[in-house]
Amino acid sequence: MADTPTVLITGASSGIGATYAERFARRGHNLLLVARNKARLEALSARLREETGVTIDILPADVTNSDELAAVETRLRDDRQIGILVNNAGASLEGTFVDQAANDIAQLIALNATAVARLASAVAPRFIEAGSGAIINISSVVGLAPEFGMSVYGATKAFVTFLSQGLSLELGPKGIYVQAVLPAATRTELWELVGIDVNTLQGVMEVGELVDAALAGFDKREPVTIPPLHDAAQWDAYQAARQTMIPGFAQVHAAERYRSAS
Ligand SMILES: NC(=O)C1=CN([C@@H]2O[C@H](COP(=O)(O)OP(=O)(O)OC[C@H]3O[C@@H](n4cnc5c(N)ncnc54)[C@H](OP(=O)(O)O)[C@@H]3O)[C@@H](O)[C@H]2O)C=CC1
Ligand SMILES: CC(=O)[C@H](N)C(=O)O
Repeated sequence: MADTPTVLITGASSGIGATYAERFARRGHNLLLVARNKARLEALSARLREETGVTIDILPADVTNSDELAAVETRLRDDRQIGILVNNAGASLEGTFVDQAANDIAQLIALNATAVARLASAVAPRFIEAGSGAIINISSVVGLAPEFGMSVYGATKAFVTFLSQGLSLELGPKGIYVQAVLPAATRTELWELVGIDVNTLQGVMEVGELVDAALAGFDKREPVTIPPLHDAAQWDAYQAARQTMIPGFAQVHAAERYRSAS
């Protein structure tokens, strides 16, 4: 695969995805930009072509629509220039669980989880064949914290982090780099779309700083990058605590505390 492969970015019309587009274009990568808003993709690609000279295609698509998602999957399967997938398209949902309509929950899962897994699934066999490639999945610290009260959104992001860690273990030995990026609150339009004024929040990161930090993690080939986490040892301790349980899971008998019922 080329040293500067083409990068396919979902959700490239604004926020984190648009910033990845700009940063990868400045690194000399050609781009394939995916989102629903064609006019925005055209405006961004015209500006970045002018500023960087790279080749930029757009593929307007709603990744929750099966036909449109299939077009993106086909491009990932067939276009041998694409060597990096940035699975970034995503949204949040207003309200608490009981306020959220079942159809909106299903739609969020389709966007934040199903599309992420399907697009990774579309590209992975070709990357394995090439022995190289990278998949960047944009997750969230919310997926680590049910305490934040965003149960469905957080569950989709826990899925993305788990999927990324699993794929890193499965595909890493085949030459493929998989990165989960876990931002915390970042200044983008996502907040406005769920009726929250981002200016009322504390500790909000600017999107350029977030993506630059995520790319520093990418360059180090970190499996999990958490730009706002200052104490990296906390993540290491969390992983170590989880891994400590694993050897004990295979048991013929239930734990003592569950044995008194009959
Ligand atoms: N901002 C934050 O605080 C945080 C964000 N994240 C994650 O970062 C990612 C990017 O979000 P962010 O940049 O903040 O938000 P934005 O709302 O700015 O960007 C979301 C992007 O996803 C695209 N998108 C939304 N729905 C669809 C769809 N059905 N099909 C295709 N594209 C779609 C939007 O484009 P269009 O409308 O043109 O389709 C847009 O380009 C998300 O996965 C989000 O969960 C994680 C942690 C914190
Ligand atoms: C809705 C949010 O809380 C935000 N997108 C995040 O993931 O931090």
